[in-house]
Amino acid sequence: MNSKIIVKNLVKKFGDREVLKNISFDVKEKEIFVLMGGSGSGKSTTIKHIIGLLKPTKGEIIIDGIDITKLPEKELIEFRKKMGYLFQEGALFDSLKVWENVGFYFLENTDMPVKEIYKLAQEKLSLVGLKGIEELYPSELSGGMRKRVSLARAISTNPEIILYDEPTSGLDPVTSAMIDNLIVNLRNSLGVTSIVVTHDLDSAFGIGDRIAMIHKGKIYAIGTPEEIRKNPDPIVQQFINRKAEGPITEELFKELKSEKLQK
Ligand SMILES: Nc1ncnc2c1ncn2[C@@H]1O[C@H](COP(=O)(O)OP(=O)(O)OP(=O)(O)O)[C@@H](O)[C@H]1O
Repeated sequence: MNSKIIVKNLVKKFGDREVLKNISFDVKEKEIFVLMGGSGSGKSTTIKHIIGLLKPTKGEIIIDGIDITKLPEKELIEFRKKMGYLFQEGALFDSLKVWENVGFYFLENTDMPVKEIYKLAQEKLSLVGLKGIEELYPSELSGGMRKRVSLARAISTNPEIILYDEPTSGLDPVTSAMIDNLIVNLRNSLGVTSIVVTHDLDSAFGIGDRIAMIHKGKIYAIGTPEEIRKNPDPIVQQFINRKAEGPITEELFKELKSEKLQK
């Protein structure tokens, strides 16, 4: 199958700190690719490069054969239409009604008649299982509904790629399962290519065609859920088995100790 997204030798430094250390992976067309790892491992930073919100210190991000890191800002904005991004916090505008949030791109950037934007918003909302809430405000919705409204907005431009940043964080298990189903349905019905950033293990193993495990800015393993389960790397094993003891915690303690000594 063709690669839709290729991340090649991606390095990102913030000041002197190297946060991404030579990351490489590819995502096939229509694949659900999960990026899994602990807090601060570099997951969000990686997907922010893929959507062009961050520029790499080194490396390439090739989408449909085009290295987006080399695109001038104007072309990048145009290119971004291919992509939907579900922000970690949902990032809905509280002062706008649900339909205005979903149709935001069209209200802001096009001359499309408002009636049509409303219809489009209704259509997208029904795709995520929400009908009749067009006139409500985000504050009137539950966390799970807000996530689904954000998802409706992310698919409003019919993107070929959707990047999900922690789509199930803060949601109860049933609502999380519903969001997982939606991610799979969007792939099945619209042929979307997806990258899902998560530390929700059930979700990662439930929906991922392949999973990449990232730790301290490096990829430790990439494979099918079955391959990841069998991966002998102690860091991978500690993470997927939720063990309190192991190399991840040992490193953490070492870092804390050296920080204390420096003070
Ligand atoms: N704009 C920035 N400036 C400086 N450091 C940053 C910036 N963005 C991220 N970092 C650092 O880069 C590291 C990776 O952050 P990132 O948000 O990618 O982690 P993550 O794996 O998504 O974590 P989480 O699961 O907690 O969201 C962290 O140590 C973070 O402090």
